[in-house]
Amino acid sequence: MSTDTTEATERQTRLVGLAARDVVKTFSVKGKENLVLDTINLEIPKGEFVSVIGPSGCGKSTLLRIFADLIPVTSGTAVVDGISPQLARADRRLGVVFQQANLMPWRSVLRNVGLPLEVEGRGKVARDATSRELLELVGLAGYEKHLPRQLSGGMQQRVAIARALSTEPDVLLMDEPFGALDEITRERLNQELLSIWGRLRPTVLFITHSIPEAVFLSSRVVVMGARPGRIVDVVDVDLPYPRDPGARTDPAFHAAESRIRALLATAGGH
Ligand SMILES: Nc1ncnc2c1ncn2[C@@H]1O[C@H](COP(=O)(O)OP(=O)(O)OP(=O)(O)O)[C@@H](O)[C@H]1O
Repeated sequence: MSTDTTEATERQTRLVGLAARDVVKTFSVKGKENLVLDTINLEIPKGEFVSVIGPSGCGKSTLLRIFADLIPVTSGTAVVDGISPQLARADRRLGVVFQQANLMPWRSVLRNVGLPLEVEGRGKVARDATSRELLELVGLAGYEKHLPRQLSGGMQQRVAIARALSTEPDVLLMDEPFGALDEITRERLNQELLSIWGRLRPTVLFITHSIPEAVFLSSRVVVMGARPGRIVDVVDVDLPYPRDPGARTDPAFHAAESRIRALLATAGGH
């Protein structure tokens, strides 16, 4: 490979937010290899917001866990922010948010948000200042001293998002973060998440079971099928950012919704 080509390839890799190249994942269950992800190929440029939708058990969380460096691939390559998931995690370029906020019940909201910085060894003054800024960003200024149990489910998820943002990650992996919330709270948090993303522009991989949520948030929606888990298609959402609630009534919104619904019907239901 010539130096020019090598440099071009390296430049391209640096611009990759997330990529899966021929990723295969099998789990061994009772001595039998179970194929869960079958040759996943996906490329998400830096700063893009992409959702993944698909029937239960198609491997959405497995894919996210590979990117989060929680499990290894069986074969193929996963790329996070231009490097391996292991390096990205070690370099604190990754933030992860799950369906459950998983806050420490005995720690105040402020000290929950600051936990990753504490682990990093950052001093208390700097930690608290960053945590306060993040709480302001997620709309929780004034709740610093509260304990998690004194907050609603939606507020707890906001704390989890603030905590995930504390290390200024380039990549945010979100596994059904609003799945347990009511519709009104969910729509409000969708709007807030988009405004945070617009300000910080991390690459986001967002797993959801909700078609409108996927369409509202994303520039592209990856539709997966099951048994074995595979990508059926990737649907472009032809709506500009910033998006407001009016986007939900746009013909392009309905077009993307219908397309995803049709794909899910052929992918084995939803
Ligand atoms: N650690 C594991 N050991 C064995 N099998 C596993 C393991 N983790 C996941 N699986 C299997 O892999 C498949 C995909 O699971 P995964 O949780 O990724 O699906 P999902 O699409 O996220 O599902 P859901 O929408 O219900 O959350 C399932 O059949 C699951 O049982």
